[in-house]
Amino acid sequence: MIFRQLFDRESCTYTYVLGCEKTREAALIDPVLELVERDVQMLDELNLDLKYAVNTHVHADHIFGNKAIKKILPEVKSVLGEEGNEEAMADIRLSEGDVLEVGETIKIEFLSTPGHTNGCHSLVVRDGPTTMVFTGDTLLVRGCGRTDFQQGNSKSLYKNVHEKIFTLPDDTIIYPAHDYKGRTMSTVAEEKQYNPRLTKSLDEFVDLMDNLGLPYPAKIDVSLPANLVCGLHDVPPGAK
Ligand SMILES: N[C@@H](CCC(=O)N[C@@H](CSS)C(=O)NCC(=O)O)C(=O)O
Ligand SMILES: [Fe+2]
Repeated sequence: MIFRQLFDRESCTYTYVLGCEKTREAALIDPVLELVERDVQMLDELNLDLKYAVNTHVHADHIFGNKAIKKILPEVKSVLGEEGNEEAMADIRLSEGDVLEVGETIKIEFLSTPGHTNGCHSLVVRDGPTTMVFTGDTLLVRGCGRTDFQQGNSKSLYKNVHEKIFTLPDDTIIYPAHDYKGRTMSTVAEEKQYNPRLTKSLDEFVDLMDNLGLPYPAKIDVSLPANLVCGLHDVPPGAK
């Protein structure tokens, strides 16, 4: 698989390029509005034909890049998980267990992992002997997504991480949607051993999540309405 991990310095978001070596078809995971030109240039330089812009959840801290990508590449389809996202707009919505095929070699399996938001999904990709999981904000490196808005629920997050992510093979590579300390990836084994939140008991975890005391993301008021219509992707050109 052709793979790139790209970073947004402002929101500390990772965008991922997944490309099929055989057909050159590709998907982007979690593109950011302000960095769409960078992403499209990267795809062009890698001779990849973008088919899908896949979002792990309705992000609260930045606007999806979907609309801007579709302006440049109108055939691209936006993709969002179905469960918990009934009010959000996307071209394709996939449910727990559904698989998005990209070219001939990439299969992206959707897992419904609500908790950070009620619509969070994690994406499992198997590449030969390697399993990778794109966890969005469900599981971060040595952390996890907050649960204090967008119908967040710390008990659900804990259950989903333990039952759906920690049950993947220990050497599964974890690729998060954000990191605020410069870390790029982890593994299931590492997080099972060292995650300071998810190694706690459920009661301790709930108490910790209830008392994080984080300020709301600076762009939440613009990001949520825009992302509920998938980054305003189908608004006619010129309209806002
Ligand atoms: N300061 C940032 C927002 C930081 C933040 O709240 N991050 C979220 C993921 S984006 S919804 C989160 O879940 N953080 C968990 C944590 O423990 O930090 C901004 O203003 O955008
Ligand atoms: Fe988020």
